[in-house]
Amino acid sequence: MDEHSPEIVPVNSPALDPDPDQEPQSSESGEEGDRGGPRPPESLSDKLPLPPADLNLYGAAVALRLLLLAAFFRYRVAHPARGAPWLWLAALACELCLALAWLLAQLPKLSPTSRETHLDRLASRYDKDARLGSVDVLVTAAGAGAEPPLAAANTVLSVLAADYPARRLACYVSDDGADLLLFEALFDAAGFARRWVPFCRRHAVEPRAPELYFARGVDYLRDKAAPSFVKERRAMKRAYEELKVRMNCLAAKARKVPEDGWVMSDGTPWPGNNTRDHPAMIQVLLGHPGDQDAEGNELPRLLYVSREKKPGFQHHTKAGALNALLRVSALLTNGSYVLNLDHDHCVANSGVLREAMCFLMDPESGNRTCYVQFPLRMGVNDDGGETRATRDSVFFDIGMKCLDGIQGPVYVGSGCCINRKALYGFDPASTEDDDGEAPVQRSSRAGGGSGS
Ligand SMILES: O=c1ccn([C@@H]2O[C@H](COP(=O)(O)OP(=O)(O)O[C@H]3O[C@H](CO)[C@@H](O)[C@H](O)[C@H]3O)[C@@H](O)[C@H]2O)c(=O)[nH]1
Ligand SMILES: [Mn+2]
Repeated sequence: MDEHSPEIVPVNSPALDPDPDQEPQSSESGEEGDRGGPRPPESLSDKLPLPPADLNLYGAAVALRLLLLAAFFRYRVAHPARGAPWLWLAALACELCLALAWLLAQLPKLSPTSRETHLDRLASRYDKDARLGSVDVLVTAAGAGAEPPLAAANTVLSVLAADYPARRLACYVSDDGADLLLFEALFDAAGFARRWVPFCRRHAVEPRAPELYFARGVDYLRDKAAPSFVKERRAMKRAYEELKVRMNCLAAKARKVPEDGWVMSDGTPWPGNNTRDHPAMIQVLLGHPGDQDAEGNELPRLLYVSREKKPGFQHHTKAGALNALLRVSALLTNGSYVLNLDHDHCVANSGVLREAMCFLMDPESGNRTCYVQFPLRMGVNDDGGETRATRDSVFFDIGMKCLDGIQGPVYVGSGCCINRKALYGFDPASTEDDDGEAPVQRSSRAGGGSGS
């Protein structure tokens, strides 16, 4: 960034900087406290009580094992192996270690935690959408040579169509393959988003990744679909099929790399022709002033980023890409929260960002919440039922929920909405956030954020 970079001032995240003047006007929270003062704000999420019967049997099994363990150690100590004292001592030490490890593993399991969110309270506390925190979604891709560009396009479309205010949402795609094919695929997807996003919003379709949505099919008769919806869905499906055909054509073309490397549509050589040695590229695909969807509404921003590569440097694959995206997003939109996704991890539930905000922007616990994650689950149906039991179910439904009951679950690598302040360890610097011109538009106009 150059001297045109936006001025840096302290961030003003609504959750981190609660303003007493802006307490919710919700009637639910209008009661008075014991001393006549205002009642503390309502929590945006609750722990769901676990039926005691669910844990009693497990508790009884733990108690029985403890008794057996105590009896076992009593026997061990009372019957030392006189002929081999060191062997006996080593066996006892090992058994004690195992017993301690088992005991420690039982502690979190006594408080598994499920939670529910209150989206209505979130809406009333933050004036519907006006004061929701801004989110930067970071998508990592390794280039179309390694991964089908259609997967990244679907992920991006599901992010752009998420149920979140457009001016508070930005999507950054990192391309570690510096691949013109992926860039063109995303450019095409950005054009498709102008129709896809309003279609999803108007008809509240789920999921909002077109590949998943159209694969699901609709029973128009059973669902009593309106004729206008049927017509629009058909047109949308046709447009998506055309997008797929165009992407397949691009992929076929990309198989034969020209001798002098790729050339962009304006005649300049593609800067990423040497994938191991190229400058950083940042291109704003959506977010230029006046960028709107087909109905004239604002669209979330979409940016293509390919970090600088130099031979001899360790680039740390996905981790390095995420660090680069974190820095780029800090300069352009500086969302208070970041959500990281793999190139093929679509947003399956369009309300996911609001769900995350119920924890991250909670007036009481938000400041103590570092991240909220939505791990990818294999073999799980839309309704939460499982098509096949996997080892995942033990990890997610038992291990993670139990850890949530103590200090919180471990980070599982993607689908994680993180408080930027928690990542930095201090308040991130901010451009202006709430009103006025969007930072990315300023940057791109200043020549710093746009152009490859
Ligand atoms: O140089 C690289 C290589 C990979 N990626 C991206 O990193 C992500 C994960 O890589 P992938 O090859 O798909 O690994 P998987 O084994 O499928 O991913 C699982 O395992 C990874 C850790 O090994 C986790 O980070 C992922 O979230 C998890 O889905 C993908 O989006 C890639 O596009 C990059 O950005 N740069
Ligand atoms: Mn993968």
